Amino acid sequence: MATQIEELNKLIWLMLIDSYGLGEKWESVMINYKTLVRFMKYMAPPPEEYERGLFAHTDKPVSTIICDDHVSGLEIKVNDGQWIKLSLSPSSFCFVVGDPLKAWSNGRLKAVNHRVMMSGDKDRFSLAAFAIPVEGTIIKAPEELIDEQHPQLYKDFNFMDFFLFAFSDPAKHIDSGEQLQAYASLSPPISH
Ligand SMILES: O=C(O)CCC(=O)C(=O)O
Ligand SMILES: [Fe+2]
Repeated sequence: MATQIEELNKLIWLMLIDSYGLGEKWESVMINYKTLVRFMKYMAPPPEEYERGLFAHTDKPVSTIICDDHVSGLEIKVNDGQWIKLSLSPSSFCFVVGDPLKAWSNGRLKAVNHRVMMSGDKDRFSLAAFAIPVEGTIIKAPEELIDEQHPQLYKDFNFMDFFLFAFSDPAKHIDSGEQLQAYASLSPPISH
């Protein structure tokens, strides 16, 4: 299954790369990564309660593919600040853009804030496949994604340095969705 999820992830990345007109140079802009798979079990809450299963966050890996066992619970925060529950169909996979992919896209892709909230009487099982870049990977937006209209928003950074920052003590005081900004934002943005 891990191989199939890796294939799905690669396909989605290639579609993204292609959608930005970079299909011909996909090999040079593609991030080399390994897949880390994590299974999770969220216990059903006490009767009638609506309980947090996983705190709100944006993902720190480049991207994540999530599937669950049909007990919904995954929620995303939309632009007006409301939380929307995703009801994934039995055969669907959810692709989540992580902070590094947002930086790679020079802000075009949004790293959605998400959380897990539990209700009802069933435990929830989910599987998350995280794309973790190989050691030494520098996250940088392709030059084609930077111009006068789209100045460079983030400095180039080593993935692992950002990852360690996000789980460091100082970063605990920064809202998860603001950590990329705190770590890598260029102000003012640089147009090339
Ligand atoms: O279990 C889920 O549905 C979400 C998991 C998740 O967001 C994470 O592990 O980063
Ligand atoms: Fe997540």
